Amino acid sequence: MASTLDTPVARRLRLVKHIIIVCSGKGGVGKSSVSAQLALSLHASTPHARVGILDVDLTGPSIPRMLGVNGHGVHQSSDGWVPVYADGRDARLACMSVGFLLKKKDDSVVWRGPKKNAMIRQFLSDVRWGELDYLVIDTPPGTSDEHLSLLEHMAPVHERLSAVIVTTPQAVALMDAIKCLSFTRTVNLPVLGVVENMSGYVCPCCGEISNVFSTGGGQEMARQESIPFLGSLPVDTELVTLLDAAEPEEAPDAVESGEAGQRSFELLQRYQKTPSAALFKNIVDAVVRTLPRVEERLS
Ligand SMILES: Nc1ncnc2c1ncn2[C@@H]1O[C@H](COP(=O)(O)OP(=O)(O)OP(=O)(O)O)[C@@H](O)[C@H]1O
Ligand code: SF4
Repeated sequence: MASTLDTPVARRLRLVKHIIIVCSGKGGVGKSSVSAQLALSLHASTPHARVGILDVDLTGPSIPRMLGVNGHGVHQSSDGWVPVYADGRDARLACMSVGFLLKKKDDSVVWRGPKKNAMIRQFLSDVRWGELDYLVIDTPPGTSDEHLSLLEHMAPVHERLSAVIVTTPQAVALMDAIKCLSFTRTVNLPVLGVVENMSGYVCPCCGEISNVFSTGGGQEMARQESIPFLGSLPVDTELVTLLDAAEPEEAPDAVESGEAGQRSFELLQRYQKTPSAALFKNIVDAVVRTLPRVEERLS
């Protein structure tokens, strides 16, 4: 009989070193953009790192658009689904999302818990992730069926899991972020730290960061809860232009998975020149430093 450690998910994720779950207590705080930037920055800043990004925000998948690979179809090989490589033939930035499976870009997913659970299991067990240094997982806001499914299916690789919590500085977002932190404690999921997003505003003319609203709430939450503070990211108009502008040029299935278009290649290059990319480098450095410490506690 197969041991509980020898499940299809455990076999598929055998060569994945670190799995980082990105969550937020509240919607719209920038969890998907932080997930996308985490994947892009790990890909760029760690020499030759192989990175995967899995979008399990099933009802609002935005990762394909943010990485410029919206409209790609997923290819089924004899060994499972081939992820879409946002960096083309380099094949070091693998992406999978329910967005690739929808017939039309505006189709919505209205699924009950069991169907979501089955989809997540399939993403983890049927995608050819191969060898990855980091698998970043973008989740829906709050703590939902999707989080429970992820943790259930990845129980055999629990010692490789950790979480990043994204919040904005406002009090209501922080209250929800604390609930999210409480969830991670209940399920014994180590937290790498907190990212405070939309903290101040980058002037598009001179690059100066102004504090339009309150800032520092995420840092204060991290201090009070004794978890690391990974850094803050201001509202960056260049980032919005980049991540929100990438509309599909082709109909779904028009582009084979494994082949990124010119759009995603340009996006990778342009992202590195934004103010956010420079700030995100410090966040990635903090994540890479903290990972071995939190994983040691669980192994
Ligand atoms: N630092 C930032 N500067 C400018 N725009 C940002 C920033 N962070 C996020 N955004 C923009 O805000 C919007 C919401 O961001 P995003 O989709 O990442 O949030 P989310 O928390 O994942 O939302 P949801 O709850 O719908 O999953 C997007 O248009 C995104 O491009
Ligand atoms: S920060 Fe400087 S350049 Fe930017 S809007 Fe203000 S005064 Fe103008």
